[in-house]
Amino acid sequence: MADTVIKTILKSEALQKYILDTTAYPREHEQLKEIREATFKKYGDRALISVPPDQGLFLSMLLKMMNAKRTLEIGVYTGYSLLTTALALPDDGQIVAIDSNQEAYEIGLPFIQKAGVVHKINFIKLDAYSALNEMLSNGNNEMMFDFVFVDADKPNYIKYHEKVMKLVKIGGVIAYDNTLWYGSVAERENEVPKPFRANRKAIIDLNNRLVSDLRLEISQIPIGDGLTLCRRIV
Ligand SMILES: C[S@@+](CC[C@H](N)C(=O)[O-])C[C@H]1O[C@@H](n2cnc3c(N)ncnc32)[C@H](O)[C@@H]1O
Repeated sequence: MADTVIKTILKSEALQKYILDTTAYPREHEQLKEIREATFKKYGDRALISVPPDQGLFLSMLLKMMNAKRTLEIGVYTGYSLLTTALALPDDGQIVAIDSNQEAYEIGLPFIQKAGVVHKINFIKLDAYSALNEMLSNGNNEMMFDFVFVDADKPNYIKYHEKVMKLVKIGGVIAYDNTLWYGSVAERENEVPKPFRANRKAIIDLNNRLVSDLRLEISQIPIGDGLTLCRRIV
């Protein structure tokens, strides 16, 4: 693994480009493209932490197949996955979107407004763990969500897990993003650049935790940086 920014789990950049050029970019919603461009303009290479367009199309189709109406998103950034979700939900759909960084959300907000879906979003500027505790302190939120997308601070995914298990409906899906962590989960620790090691360890622990959680059906999808779908069965 080179000591540089690693952008994809696919080992061929040409294949990644092929997927984006042939299926993802041609079908990307205009305002999603605008969010992607505005994110690059503001954050440069940090834009690559957003969900990529091919994963966006996958999430959109999944939400529609599930007839999802209420979703929770932890980790909004400039709103690529949030706008993807908002476009996929019906007009009376509702999204609770949590991020401690409002500045990034405001970069994407004009495009979410332009797409005509801002009425579906309740943005909460708060640390995710506090926000989840607050939601659970009001018993009305239990089993409230059809779909939960977790894309925030990797070392805390395990902490979020029991909380979101209470918030998702039986039959609903929790999707954890970055569960292959640039492919580093399959490499020895000393082969991985130091800045990636803490999250690599956290993701390995999470993957072990999820596979042993018999309340869930799980599937590891090698898209984007790895996406684990967990369907609550009890
Ligand atoms: C990878 S980005 C999310 C990307 C986003 N899903 C997208 O498609 O553009 C991670 C986000 O999680 C947020 N975050 C990290 N730790 C957090 C925490 N403890 N509480 C709330 N938000 C957090 C960061 O501010 C950042 O915006």
